[in-house]
Amino acid sequence: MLITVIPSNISALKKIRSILTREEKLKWLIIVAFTVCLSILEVITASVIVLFAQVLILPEKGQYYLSKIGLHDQISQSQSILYIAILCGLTYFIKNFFAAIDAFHLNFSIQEMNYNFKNKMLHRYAQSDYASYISKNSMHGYNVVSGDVELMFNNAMLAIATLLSEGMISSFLIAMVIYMNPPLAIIIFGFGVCVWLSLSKGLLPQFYRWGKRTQESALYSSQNLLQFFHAFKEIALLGKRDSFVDAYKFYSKNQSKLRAVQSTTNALPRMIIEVIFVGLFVFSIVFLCMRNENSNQLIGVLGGYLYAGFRIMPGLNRIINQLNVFKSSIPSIERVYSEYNTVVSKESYLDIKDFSFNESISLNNLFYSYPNTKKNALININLIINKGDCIGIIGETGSGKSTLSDIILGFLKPTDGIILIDKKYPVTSLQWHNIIGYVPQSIYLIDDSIEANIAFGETSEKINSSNLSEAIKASQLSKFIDNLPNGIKTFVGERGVRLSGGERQRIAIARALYRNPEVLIFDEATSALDNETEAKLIETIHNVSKNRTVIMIAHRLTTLKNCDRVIVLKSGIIENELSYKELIHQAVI
Ligand SMILES: Nc1ncnc2c1ncn2[C@@H]1O[C@H](COP(=O)(O)OP(=O)(O)OP(=O)(O)O)[C@@H](O)[C@H]1O
Repeated sequence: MLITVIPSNISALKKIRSILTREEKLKWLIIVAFTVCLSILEVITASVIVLFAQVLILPEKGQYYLSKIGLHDQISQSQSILYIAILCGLTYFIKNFFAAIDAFHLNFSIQEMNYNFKNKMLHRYAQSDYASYISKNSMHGYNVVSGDVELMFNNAMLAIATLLSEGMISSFLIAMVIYMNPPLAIIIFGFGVCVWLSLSKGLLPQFYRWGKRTQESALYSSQNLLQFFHAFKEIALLGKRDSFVDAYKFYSKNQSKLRAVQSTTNALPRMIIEVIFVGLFVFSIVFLCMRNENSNQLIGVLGGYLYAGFRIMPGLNRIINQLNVFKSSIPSIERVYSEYNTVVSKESYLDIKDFSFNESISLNNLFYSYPNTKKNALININLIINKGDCIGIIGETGSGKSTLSDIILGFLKPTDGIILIDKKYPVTSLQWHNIIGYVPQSIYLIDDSIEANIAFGETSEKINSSNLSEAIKASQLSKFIDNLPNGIKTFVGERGVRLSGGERQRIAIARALYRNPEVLIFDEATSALDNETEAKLIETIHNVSKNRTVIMIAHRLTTLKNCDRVIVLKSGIIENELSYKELIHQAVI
């Protein structure tokens, strides 16, 4: 049975195999070994039960079997029944004891593999380059880690283990039935195979399609839900609540309908098998009676059939169910496989032990175009930023300012040209990141305290309190924090909803300063501040900028008043490079 279906799933199995490490494969082999042992025990138990049924009908058979181990002369017929009953109970106990150990081992191992793989996958995302990160919807990665990996281990891998064990047990029981009465068994199983083939050809491919559609609906419904909660204000203001709710309704209804269909269809094979089994049992009695078989032999064969049937029936049901489960998990296996192989194949960031920044950041003949776009976002950039310089970058919207800062940060790799630190170190090194303090255009605040948001990513025990208070002072947050009842421990709400735009930006600046970085990059970091606060902050930035290299991207000219030089970008090209005074003069003219 298994053989007719597994070839179509071989490629999914190969994919799982190719993304598991040696240790994971070994763990999996141990699971398989446990499963095989349990199946052998099941087979032994089944044989003992059939033997017991025969001995109950013909006790002399019991004496015959016991004589094989030299006990015939000393025991009566009733004793032989007793011994075989004890043997039967003992085998059942051992089998179920081992089954309990196997259940523990199987579930713990699968969960451990699941947990390790999720971490491995997240590690890959963490190492992936920024360009591939911005090319995908964040829900995609979220669904792979939290949904697909879960399905691959909890559904698909458990299904394989169950299929192996049930396949072995059912094969043995079928062989036993064949041995007991070959012609009858051949008719019964010939019929069974026909039913099976029609199920596997019709139902299983359908399960794959349902799995794929459920996966898509799950992605769209969670994406929609997240967007709804994140953009609640805009949605409410634009009066688009209903359209978001309707879109969610559509996808979640689809998802629920598919799940309902899958669960119902999962229950169908059991009903079909039960009907077939009872029909075949009646047919067997008719068949054996018509052949005028001896009544004792008839009872013996039917007893064996009944046991085999009652064991095979749920077994077959489990096989079909698990095949359905496996089929519907294939889209998840395919996505995990493709993400695992495409997200990253090597560490994106270099570990340069002797790294130091002493001279300059140099950009030579540098071009950049975003993946899948024809237009260059940066064109032939030639720029040298000396250590200790304060450089301003100004330009109209879309001129390439953020792209340039992402290139300097080492997040985007130039499509042509080169960027080096001290003419030798690449910007894709971990050590370069360690000396940068970056304030992005839009900051992401975690739903935690102000302290946790400033010392971002650091556990409370590891927070450096003097760096923290310096950063708070420098970013003009002291007065604001002192007026809060819980001070620095005040929670900011999801993405900082309990703060004003200016307070959020000052937290972003404090976060950048907390690490006491050698290089500071501000990407329109003061755009949400009022003129007075900005002026104060600019002075503070100027003070903290001493002995630091500063790159300041701004829309407002005044933001750049302390810069040594200002680069004017236009449509990705450096149009001009002048001092702040020259820039003001030009603006006035
Ligand atoms: N992820 C992306 N994929 C494709 N094109 C992009 C992407 N990000 C930016 N661009 C394009 O690259 C160009 C430069 O964008 P960039 O964000 O660097 O401009 P900017 O000067 O920082 O603009 P702003 O002042 O509005 O922030 C723009 O034409 C923009 O549309």
